[in-house]
Amino acid sequence: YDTEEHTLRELRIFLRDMCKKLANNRLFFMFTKPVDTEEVPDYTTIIKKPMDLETMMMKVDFHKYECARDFLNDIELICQNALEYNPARTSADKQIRHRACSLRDYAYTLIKTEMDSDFEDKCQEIAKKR
Ligand SMILES: CC(=O)c1csc(NC(=O)C2C[NH2+]C2)n1
Repeated sequence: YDTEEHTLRELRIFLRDMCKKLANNRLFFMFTKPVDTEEVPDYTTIIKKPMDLETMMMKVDFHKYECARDFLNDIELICQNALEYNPARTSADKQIRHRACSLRDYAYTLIKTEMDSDFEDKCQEIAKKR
């Protein structure tokens, strides 16, 4: 019955759908799983807070997100990490930077257009009290 739990459950359902839509877009495949430190040994020496869409899906299931803003903060982290790790003028680095910015803009737009703004306000109110 607890309406706060109903609200947070609805948020988790919405955020799982967001994760799925982002992870299913082939443009974002390099952001779908943690960077393999075997293949890319210097990654964790440069990037202190790795993040990826599979980890975000697990965080949804572990009730780590109390509002969409917390979810977008992790999307922002994925994007910033990619910009930091791929600064070069090479086409490979430019392509990854472009896709990181596309991921960020697509996630913000999806949430802005598909999420009721006072639903997010309600989630943030609940988060404040906890
Ligand atoms: C997730 C992420 O940002 C990532 C995975 S591999 C990679 N970059 C490269 O493999 C090289 C292209 N210049 C370095 N960036």
